[in-house]
Amino acid sequence: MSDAAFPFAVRASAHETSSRAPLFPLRAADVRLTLGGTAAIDGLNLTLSGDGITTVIGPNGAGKSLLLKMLHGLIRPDTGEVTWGGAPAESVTQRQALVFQTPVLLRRSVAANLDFVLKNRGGDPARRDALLTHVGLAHKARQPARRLSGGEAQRLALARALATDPEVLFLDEPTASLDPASTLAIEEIVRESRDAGMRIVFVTHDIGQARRLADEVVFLHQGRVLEQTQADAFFDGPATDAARAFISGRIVV
Ligand SMILES: Nc1ncnc2c1ncn2[C@@H]1O[C@H](COP(=O)(O)OP(=O)(O)OP(=O)(O)O)[C@@H](O)[C@H]1O
Repeated sequence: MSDAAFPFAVRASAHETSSRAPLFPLRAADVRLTLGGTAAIDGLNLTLSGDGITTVIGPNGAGKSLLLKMLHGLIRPDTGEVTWGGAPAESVTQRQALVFQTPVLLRRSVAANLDFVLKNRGGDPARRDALLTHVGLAHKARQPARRLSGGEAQRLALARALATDPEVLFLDEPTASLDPASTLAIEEIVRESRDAGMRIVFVTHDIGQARRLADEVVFLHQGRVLEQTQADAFFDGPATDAARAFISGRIVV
């Protein structure tokens, strides 16, 4: 988005040598979640290490959003556990951020949306302008957030997440309703964040997007992880029929 230096300090948790507890490995162990009498997440196991962009892909209803919310600590599994470097997910929520498909914004100005987060998290208020420039919204700073377009609103939601200096950023189909230019703008910010050391977990059902972004792919199907592999290997030769069908655009149920 901008040529300005990355406007926040990523703490690079995976390799951190400070006294903060390590976040990785991030583990979901035999996690189950039943909703409306159906097992939405069904004995899921996943271990994430501390680098790069993982895209979580899979057909509608596979459990991608629920998995993300469980990793983030927003929902607790019925059984099994999610741990971050051995600690419960709820204990590290301040060190990670989640961006939803529909932007969550305050009914205030664009700038005030960031001021609020920076103030709450003890961030430097002077970073607001750098963040707005970073996401290409400096010229909209005084405008009410509710008048932003969908793509602009999502960039502001992303800036709000970045303002918390997350070590890990979860994104749940953040470009699902955006046009191609807005989608690519978001993807560029995500890549820049990864390059600055932030760990990214990105849910998408857009195979093209997964190809553009992923270092690693987690393929989810019917509430379970069917494949977890390096992106090139996954797209060159998926190991399961369900993943092959999904990549080729055939309907997977
Ligand atoms: N609050 C809920 N109550 C009942 N069932 C739910 C609830 N939330 C999710 N589910 C069900 O759990 C399953 C997984 O949902 P989830 O939203 O995680 O899927 P997803 O892989 O993100 O799908 P999509 O690509 O369509 O967004 C779906 O069958 C969904 O209907």
